[in-house]
Amino acid sequence: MIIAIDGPAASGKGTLARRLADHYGLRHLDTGLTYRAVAAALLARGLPLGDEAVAVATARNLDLSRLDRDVLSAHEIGEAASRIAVLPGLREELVRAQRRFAQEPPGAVLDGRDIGTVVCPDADVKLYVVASAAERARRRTQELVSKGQDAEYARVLADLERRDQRDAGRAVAPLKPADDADLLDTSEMDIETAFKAAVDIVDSVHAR
Ligand SMILES: Nc1ncnc2c1ncn2[C@@H]1O[C@H](COP(=O)(O)OP(=O)(O)OP(=O)(O)O)[C@@H](O)[C@H]1O
Ligand SMILES: Nc1ccn([C@@H]2O[C@H](COP(=O)(O)O)[C@@H](O)[C@H]2O)c(=O)n1
Repeated sequence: MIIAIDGPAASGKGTLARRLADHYGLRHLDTGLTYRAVAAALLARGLPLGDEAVAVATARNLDLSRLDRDVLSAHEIGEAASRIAVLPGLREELVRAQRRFAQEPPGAVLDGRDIGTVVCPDADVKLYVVASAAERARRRTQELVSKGQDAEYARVLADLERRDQRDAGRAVAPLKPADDADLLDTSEMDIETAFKAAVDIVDSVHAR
């Protein structure tokens, strides 16, 4: 089984994807980390974010089994990731690796922005996870503060909204729900309630 999960920044995609992978015995790939890893490598080497050939070459050396969420979760890496994510050649390279991951047995849960539309258009189940911008910013601020990082709610909210606009507005593989995705709005749900709602959707779609 392949489960595709998409949605805007900090909507809870990764949290649900990890829990669902665990529940159904599937592998998990947070595809945002693949864009973040390329961005982090470019930033570390002082290379430009707009040079497609350099970004593609960097992506070719990416090892999907060595993506360190703790290192890559830094705020400025997310911003840089969304800037390089507009490069079509880079997306092609990363999508190839993501598809290879998805196709290995026993199946996988992938979360990102274009999983149901581009990476795995034939996924067995597609979830589009949303929450209000205010709630997403509240959760992300709390998360950053709990990790000892500097985070101010107003700035986190502005950054999330800017990133969503860029992701939804780009020409290639924009953030949007697949036509056959099930929408899950977690604004008023805690993690456990959201997980149960997601399991209900997966079980009902998979049983069809
Ligand atoms: N339903 C929920 N209720 C409360 N907090 C939640 C809920 N879902 C996720 N969170 C928290 O919100 C934060 C963002 O969640 P998560 O990292 O899963 O989002 P994401 O969509 O994967 O983010 P990104 O776009 O950065 O990859 C985390 O701190 C997570 O614990
Ligand atoms: N399938 C994807 C996944 C991510 N992106 C871009 O990467 C940025 C960082 O992603 P996070 O999920 O870790 O926040 C994101 O803002 C997107 O620009 C993507 O384009 N496609």
